[in-house]
Amino acid sequence: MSQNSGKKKNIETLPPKENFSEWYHEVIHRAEIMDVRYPIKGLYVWFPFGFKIRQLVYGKLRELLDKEHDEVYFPALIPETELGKEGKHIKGFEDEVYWVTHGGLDELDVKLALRPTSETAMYPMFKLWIRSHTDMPLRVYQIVNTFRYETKHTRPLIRLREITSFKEAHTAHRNFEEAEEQVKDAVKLYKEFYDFLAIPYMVIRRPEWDKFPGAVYTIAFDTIMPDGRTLQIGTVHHLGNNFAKTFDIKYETPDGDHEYVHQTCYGISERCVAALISVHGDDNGLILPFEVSPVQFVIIPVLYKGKEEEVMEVAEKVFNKLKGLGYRTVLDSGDERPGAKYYKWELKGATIRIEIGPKEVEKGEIVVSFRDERKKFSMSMDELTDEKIKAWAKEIKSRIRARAFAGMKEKVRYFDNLDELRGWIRTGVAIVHFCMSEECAEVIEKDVSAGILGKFEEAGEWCDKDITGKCIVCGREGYLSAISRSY
Ligand SMILES: Nc1ncnc2c1ncn2[C@@H]1O[C@H](COS(=O)(=O)NC(=O)[C@@H](N)CS)[C@@H](O)[C@H]1O
Ligand SMILES: [Zn+2]
Repeated sequence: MSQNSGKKKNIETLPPKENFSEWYHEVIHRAEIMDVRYPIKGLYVWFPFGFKIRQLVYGKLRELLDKEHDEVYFPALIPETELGKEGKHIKGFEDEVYWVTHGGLDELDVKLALRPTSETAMYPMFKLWIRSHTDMPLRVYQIVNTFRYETKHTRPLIRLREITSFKEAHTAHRNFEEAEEQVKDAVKLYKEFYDFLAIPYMVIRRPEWDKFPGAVYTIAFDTIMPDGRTLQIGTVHHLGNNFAKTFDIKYETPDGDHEYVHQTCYGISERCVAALISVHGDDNGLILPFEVSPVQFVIIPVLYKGKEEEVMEVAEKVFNKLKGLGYRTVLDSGDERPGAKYYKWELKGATIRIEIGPKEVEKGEIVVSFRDERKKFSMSMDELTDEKIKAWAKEIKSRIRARAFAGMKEKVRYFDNLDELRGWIRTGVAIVHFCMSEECAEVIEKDVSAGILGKFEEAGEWCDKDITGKCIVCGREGYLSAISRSY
């Protein structure tokens, strides 16, 4: 992939990952994930290499969704009359909506919104689609671009004004409980997705004041980035029958009367790619799970004078074998010296590197190293079998999952008093008992300059304290909750 990203890449090494913000921006550019030079703030361009990662990651998300959902595609433009129908919803989005006011030279009689999310595009159509109880459960999703005029600091993959990879699922059910079951299924699906990516997460119920506009409640997936700030990498919303009432979505029950449907919606954006890069990467660049790595094998022939022929012949044989087994493989026979090649492919997270020089040719061997371990070992060519490779993929996955989990674990700590918490919160997440009142949240915001993520749905692996205890601010009955600075 000699994508000419236009700027001569000085090959001095990346900033160390503990300078996370610089590291992240350097990796995004040098590993050719996204080009940040597009002339509109908050809009970015996917490079081919980055887009391959996106396709592999979203391929897994589609595989999981397709088990019980149908993929659809709705218009990006929403008439103001629809967008404004649900009071809380428009209240929550009014200062983020982009408007289209003209078609050519003609002023439009009805302003059109670029979808910030698609409830108000979809639900007038759900009203036409749903007639009877037999039309449910309805489960659809789309992966589209959405637009939010974000005023906080924009960042590629993390906070965009055009969200390029917005997976939004929307469901309709006969009653609240069936919608609640769907919320649980969505949480399970997100766990499966993030477990597959080996990205650790906390499952947290957002406080009332921070739920999705128009929702009854919101459950969020939060991961912790290397700098100790949390990133919301997915949300599941129970919408009750709020939108059904607004958009008059009713169905005929088995005994002939009419009821409003109950709904859910749940979303994941390219933040899942931001988390993949940030959680697993190291000082040399990307580390990717084998299944979503655009380059699963890179073969580097070590070409000594006079031995080029025989080395290339064997390198091509290994290349063809791996391609034949269906693995994404690159044979890098360019004229850079090996060191520069190692640097380039480590930066791009090529998962397994195979080196072949004259010595290996003589002994019928290859030198193998894994991107996450960076330790070389020799083995005979014949041992390179499909089951060996599948075993390697599993080992790599469990190694990077253990590393990511340990990394997150050391950034989470329980506190029962605010003074100790104040220092910690700059680089970590605090677990506390919290009463969920707005006045106590004020104290946290002001006194600690951090936010309440909400209360744990399952504290499980993150904290072994009782689920209830005294609120760290007021001493009243509190629940196990998380406090953090977030993106
Ligand atoms: N500006 C943004 N850039 C990147 N990702 C974003 C941005 N805003 C939100 N997201 C991601 O998109 C997810 C879904 O957005 S949301 O507002 O919470 N939920 C919805 O829009 C619902 N309609 C579910 S699809 C969030 O959990 C967050 O991970
Ligand atoms: Zn309190």
